[in-house]
Amino acid sequence: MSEEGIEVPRALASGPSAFIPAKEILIEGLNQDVLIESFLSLGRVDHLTMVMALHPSYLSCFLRIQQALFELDGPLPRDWRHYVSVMAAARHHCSYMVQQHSKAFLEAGGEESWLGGIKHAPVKLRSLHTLNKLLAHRPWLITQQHIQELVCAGAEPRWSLAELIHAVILMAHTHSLCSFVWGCGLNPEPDHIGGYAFHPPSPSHIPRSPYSPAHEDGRQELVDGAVEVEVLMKRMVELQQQQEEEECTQEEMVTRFERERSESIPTAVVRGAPPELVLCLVEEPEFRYEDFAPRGEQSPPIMRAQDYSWEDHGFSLVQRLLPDMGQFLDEEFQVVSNLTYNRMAMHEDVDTYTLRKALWNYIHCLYGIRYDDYDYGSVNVLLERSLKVFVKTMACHPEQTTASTYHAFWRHFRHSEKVHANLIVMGARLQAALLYTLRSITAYIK
Ligand SMILES: CC(C)C[C@H](N)C(=O)O
Repeated sequence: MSEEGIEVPRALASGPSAFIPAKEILIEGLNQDVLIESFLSLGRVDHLTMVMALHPSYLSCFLRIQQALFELDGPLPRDWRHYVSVMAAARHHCSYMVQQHSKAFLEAGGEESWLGGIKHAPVKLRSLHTLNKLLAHRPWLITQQHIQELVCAGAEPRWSLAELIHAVILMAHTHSLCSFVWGCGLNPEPDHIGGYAFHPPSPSHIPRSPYSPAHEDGRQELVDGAVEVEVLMKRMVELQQQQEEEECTQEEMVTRFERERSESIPTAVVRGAPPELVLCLVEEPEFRYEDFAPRGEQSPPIMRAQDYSWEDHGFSLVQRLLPDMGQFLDEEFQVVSNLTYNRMAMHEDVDTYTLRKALWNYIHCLYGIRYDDYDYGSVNVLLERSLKVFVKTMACHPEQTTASTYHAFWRHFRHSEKVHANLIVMGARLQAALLYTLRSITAYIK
């Protein structure tokens, strides 16, 4: 075609992820029936799906939830559902998700002008702005007042509770997926803006072959890495033993929680402005996650997991307002929490429960959720600083994740294990945001 004067676009990316070598994804992930399932439902296998395929049991549950949110019958029209996700993805400057949902929005018959700026969308959709902003960055600030403004009889235009819960789940689901997209360094799809070029890239623009862990490093690093993993495993065993032996006071437990919550973990990397196609869809772009101040200085209140939990409260509320959706979410939380291959880097037959639990609880801690019966001292013992930097960046400022934050932690673990950690961050973050909103809805209904 180029001979005929038609320019042929060429894909720029060298695989699904800028962080994970393509061959690892292809070898470990692609030989799965679930990809056939995904191809049949989406008509293609996108980068997100390819990376998730490293964990097939999660992927199949994810595909079910996507289908329930975007395709099955529900209170919101299909084009609206994708637009809500576009608005949500824009909060995290995630042009990957913005473009995926923009395309689906148009395919569902959506009005093209809405994509040119949020001001072109109907007032009813725009009225989600505050909730979208709080859900993405500071869900602990959501109150029953926010719910009331959208659903009470005088509200104009008015959201029904079923519509609202659908929108809330769409937003929270998309925010947490943005964490995954950034955290795995997903490359743009070949048809995305930024994903192709009309001229072959000059050598300086060819993405450098992604850093490969252990194997290419010096021997000494390999040895150090092996020691690191062993130290971590030893700590896991010791912690389990200690917990059986000693009980510390409630006060000490609270202090340990506060220490984790307010520890200074630098996550703010200054990035270039997001592309215009994203920027025009965000209002108040400067509103972000804010670190909790050390104890005493006006830190926002803690949510005690005992007072409002997914199992005892959230699940049944969602089931009541949007039948089946509670079930799908519950399945997702269970799959993520129980996922294990009993493996730690080069070691097999390891019980990794304490480590996975520490990750989950650390993310909830960053979102102000405290479990009375959990000793946050474990978080400090098990999560090395570079891992905390990665997790906190991904959970709270996903758009600031860089290749070096990704490569710095767990240097001797497999990429699929790092992706597993990403799944935990994504699940925990989703649950935290939902819990705050559901609690406000419960308060409103009462
Ligand atoms: C997140 C990882 C440390 C999980 C570990 N590879 C497991 O199989 O449980």
